[in-house]
Amino acid sequence: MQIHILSENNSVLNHFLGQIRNVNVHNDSMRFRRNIERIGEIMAYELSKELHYSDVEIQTPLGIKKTTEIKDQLVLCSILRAGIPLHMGFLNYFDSAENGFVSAYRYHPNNDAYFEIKVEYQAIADINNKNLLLIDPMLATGQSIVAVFNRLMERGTPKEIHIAVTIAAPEGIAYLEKHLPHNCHLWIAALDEKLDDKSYIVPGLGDAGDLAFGEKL
Ligand SMILES: O=P(O)(O)OC[C@H]1O[C@H](OP(=O)(O)OP(=O)(O)O)[C@H](O)[C@@H]1O
Ligand SMILES: O=c1cc[nH]c(=O)[nH]1
Ligand SMILES: [Mg+2]
Repeated sequence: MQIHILSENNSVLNHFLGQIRNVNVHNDSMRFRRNIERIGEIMAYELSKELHYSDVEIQTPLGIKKTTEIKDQLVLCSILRAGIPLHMGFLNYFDSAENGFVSAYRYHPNNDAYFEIKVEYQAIADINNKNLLLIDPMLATGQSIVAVFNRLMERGTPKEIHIAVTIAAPEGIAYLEKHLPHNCHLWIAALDEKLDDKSYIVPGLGDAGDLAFGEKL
């Protein structure tokens, strides 16, 4: 798996990452959603450098300019519900991409720390021979991404696979390396230290879905 970590150099990305982690900003869910969306826009720009391009000629009012445009057909697929703002950031830049949405949640059958991932709702474009971008803000244990990926593979075979996450734990990266094809790209805005005993990322940011959309019952 080719891993790209985007926050290793100083940039405005680190400013947005700081705000989504900051407990003093967590009462502003609109800012949280917009910051995740802005991170998605930056990630889309960085990922666009790995895509394939065709030569084109653009007619301007004064002449013709030779340039390039993205040749790949993209399908953006995010994991509900926390994936929605990150998905919108990618879609702001890859505006002609097709889309998919899959729900996944942690089901705790014994009311303890053990959980299984339940994948239920899915609405996805055809992914055959296209570039699949699987989008989720948090890569904790990696089980949600792998469960959704396996479900997607029942529906077709993409040409390229890109996984895009905002914050990743080393445990989740190791899980993806074990369970996903070797030729995947993994795009990470920030790499954190570890998981806690409830499989939350430390220092992380808390519960991304709750911060974006409010607590669940
Ligand atoms: O790597 P994992 O251990 O699988 O955990 C990561 C998952 O947890 C979050 O979703 P959550 O289950 O909180 O659902 P939500 O979006 O409805 O809040 C996140 O968006 C990932 O999908
Ligand atoms: O740290 C984590 C782990 C899973 N899901 C989250 O929203 N946060
Ligand atoms: Mg959540």
